[in-house]
Amino acid sequence: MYLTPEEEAIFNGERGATYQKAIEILAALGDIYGADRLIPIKSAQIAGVSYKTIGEAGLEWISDLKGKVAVPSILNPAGMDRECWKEMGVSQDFADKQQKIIRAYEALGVRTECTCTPYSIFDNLAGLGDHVAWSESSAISYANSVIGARTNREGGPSALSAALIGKTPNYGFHLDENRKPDILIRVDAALHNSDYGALGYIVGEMVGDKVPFFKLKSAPSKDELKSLGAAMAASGAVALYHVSGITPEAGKYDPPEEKIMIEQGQIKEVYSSGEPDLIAFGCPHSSVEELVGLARLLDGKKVKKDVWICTSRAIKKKHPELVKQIERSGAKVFCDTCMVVSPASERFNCMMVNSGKAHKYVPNLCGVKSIMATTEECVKAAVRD
Ligand SMILES: C[C@@](O)(CCOP(=O)(O)O)CC(=O)O
Ligand code: SF4
Repeated sequence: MYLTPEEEAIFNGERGATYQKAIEILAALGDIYGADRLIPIKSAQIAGVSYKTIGEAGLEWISDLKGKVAVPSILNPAGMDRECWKEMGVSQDFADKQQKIIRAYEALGVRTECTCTPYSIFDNLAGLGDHVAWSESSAISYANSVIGARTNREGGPSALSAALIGKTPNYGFHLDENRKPDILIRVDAALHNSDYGALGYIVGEMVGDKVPFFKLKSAPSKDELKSLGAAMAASGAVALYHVSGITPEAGKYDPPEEKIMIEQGQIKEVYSSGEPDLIAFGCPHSSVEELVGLARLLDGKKVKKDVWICTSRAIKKKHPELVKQIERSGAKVFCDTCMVVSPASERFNCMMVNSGKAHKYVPNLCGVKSIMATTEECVKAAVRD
């Protein structure tokens, strides 16, 4: 891959070891994937934050870095709510390590909002056609598909490297030719809310890392697209999808030849019932509209089990009345973290979720049984004796 003289100088260590390592990582990826050069990015979203997932080695690696990010960069959820970690049941030792990780990122100039839905709090991180380097898989899918920005499936280290240099190698989803759909998914069912997560759960397993093109009977909202993309990225490796008539790049393409039909019965099969001891919402992090929906469903009720609603601190801060209204039911609104990346969910036996992504990840990453149900059914289970 071609490096400009300035990039070459960084590669040779002229700005120190941190930038040298960063550009080495970008150059290695560029060489592997056949990039011609590095291109400027507008923002970075950096995963690899929870002490549960990165451990001691990750903490040491980040703590050793010295420099400042070159573009707006924002952290993924951590392993705990930074304010209510005790209430979550997180240990002092974990909390200390987690705070160290967050502070180390902060020292590099990374914003510490700790969310997988940065697009719901900032408008200027990514727009149509912008190149970015994002690394949480649902955020990647949302950036590519719903916003029409361009990102590869970055890992934490490559997103941080891109943030430090302000550039990313030009390959994969940054190029027009790789953004065209390769499989048509026709859905013969009217979908609502968590049905999109159930659809994503099924389709991700079927298509792997292909680019699906959906023809749907119903028009999904932004939150429903968020759920669809998150689930496909978890059960498969989908980083980009198009929805005919809805997503910004769909109109550029004819429907692909290869075709899969999905029917209502298949969506219903993803759902089940049972007796959970934790009901968790907010994977990906809840939007204001989703919090309003939950507040309405919980209004005048008392939950009989642990209920977590995960969102970003920015949203919680901006809507204190809404949070109070929800918490009157006994449900907890947690920020900076989620049911998947926090060790606190591991003490439960069975989690009920309305998210196709969480349903896929919870058994593997938390060792907890998972039940997927609609948002309404989750609330019913929460208030049942
Ligand atoms: C659990 C997940 O949503 C984010 C966790 O990643 P990390 O702990 O931030 O590396 C994984 C992903 O899908 O990107
Ligand atoms: S597991 Fe879900 S809530 Fe947690 S970071 Fe990923 S998308 Fe967000």
